Amino acid sequence: MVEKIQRKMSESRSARWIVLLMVSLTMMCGYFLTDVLAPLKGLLIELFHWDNTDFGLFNSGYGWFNIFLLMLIFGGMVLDKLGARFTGVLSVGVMLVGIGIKYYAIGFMDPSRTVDFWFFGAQTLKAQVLAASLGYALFAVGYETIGITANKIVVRWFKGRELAFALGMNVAFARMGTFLALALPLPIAKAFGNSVSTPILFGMILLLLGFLTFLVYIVMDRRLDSERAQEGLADDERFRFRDIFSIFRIRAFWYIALLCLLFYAAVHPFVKFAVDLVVQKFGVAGEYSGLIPSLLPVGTLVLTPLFGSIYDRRGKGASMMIWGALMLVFVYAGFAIPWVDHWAAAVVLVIILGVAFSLVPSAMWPSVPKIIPEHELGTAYALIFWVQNWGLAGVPLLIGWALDKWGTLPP
Ligand SMILES: C[C@H](NC(=O)[C@@H](N)CCCCN)C(=O)O
Repeated sequence: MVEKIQRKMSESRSARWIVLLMVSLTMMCGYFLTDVLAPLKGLLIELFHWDNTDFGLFNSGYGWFNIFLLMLIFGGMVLDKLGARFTGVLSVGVMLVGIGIKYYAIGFMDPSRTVDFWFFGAQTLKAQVLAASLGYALFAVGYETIGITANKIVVRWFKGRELAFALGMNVAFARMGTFLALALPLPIAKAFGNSVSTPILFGMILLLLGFLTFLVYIVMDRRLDSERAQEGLADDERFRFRDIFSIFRIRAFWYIALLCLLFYAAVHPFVKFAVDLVVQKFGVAGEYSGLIPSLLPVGTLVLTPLFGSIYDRRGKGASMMIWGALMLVFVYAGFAIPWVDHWAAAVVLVIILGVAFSLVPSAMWPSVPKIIPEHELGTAYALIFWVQNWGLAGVPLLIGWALDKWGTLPP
């Protein structure tokens, strides 16, 4: 097999699947770290006296730099200008620094210390919450950028072949990271005497391993480049700043961006607050409360590549996205109706949510290279992620506020 890889990168099936595996493992580690604190909310309340607003603020930190400092869009431009190898290494570096700050805040800062500052009026915040949120904000810059980098890498290696299936596999690895983030942190924290910081440290070590797998991709991608250069196939179209305006002019691009904003803003905050929901509304006992939400990423592990391969063979991406969106409306209606409160209803709703959460991404991400040329793809994905990040930042804040105002949990 190694011989085959050495002979011809561009035509070797094993080479492109190894690339996919290496990059997807890096993504998986990032996804684990993104949600590592979600199941530890109870401990944060118990040990550090965080309230729902603190937790919501921390989660909204995810979008601060990506949205307001436009870091995500710059990330996309860096990707198109300087390439996936450089951008990937930079992204993992930024993630490590961000998560290091978060680890310090949670593991070593005095939870009772507060800071006063001015932001649209005088504010007082827990220093620990602020530092953890800033670390998370920085981490998110690297994490979002590795997401667009991975998409562009998969398109480069799989275009004209089983692209949607490969993108679906990449998303499946990411969901595995989310699943592990829902399942592992609580047992790890408990095994280390209710230590909230140990799962973060565990994630950092995982991410270092993810960095190593990314280095393997770099070696293979360099060889692909030199092979293409020898064949006179080097990419000569270069990204220019004004290309951003040609992306803006594509109407289908805006439809995808809008769906991405609404769809992900509805699904991802669910992951953050789902444990609370199944305890509060569906009466599931504390230690089982992580199980029902964890069905969501498990289902998507299988379904996203499956729907991707259907899309590769049959097309119909727009219909898949419409069906996924309709299912989402049904699921949230179920979550909202007060008398739907049996645990089995929660299981069924989460399964349907899993189908929706597979249908939409499996059609959405491979649709982008159909409307955007490859040298603008990093920027286009970045713009879609940027629009999406408004929802990812705003909705958890809204939920945290609503829970504190009308929820039943003690603050
Ligand atoms: C591949 C795609 N990624 C994204 O949408 C990112 N912007 C990350 C958003 C989720 C944050 N936990 C996906 O996950 O489908």
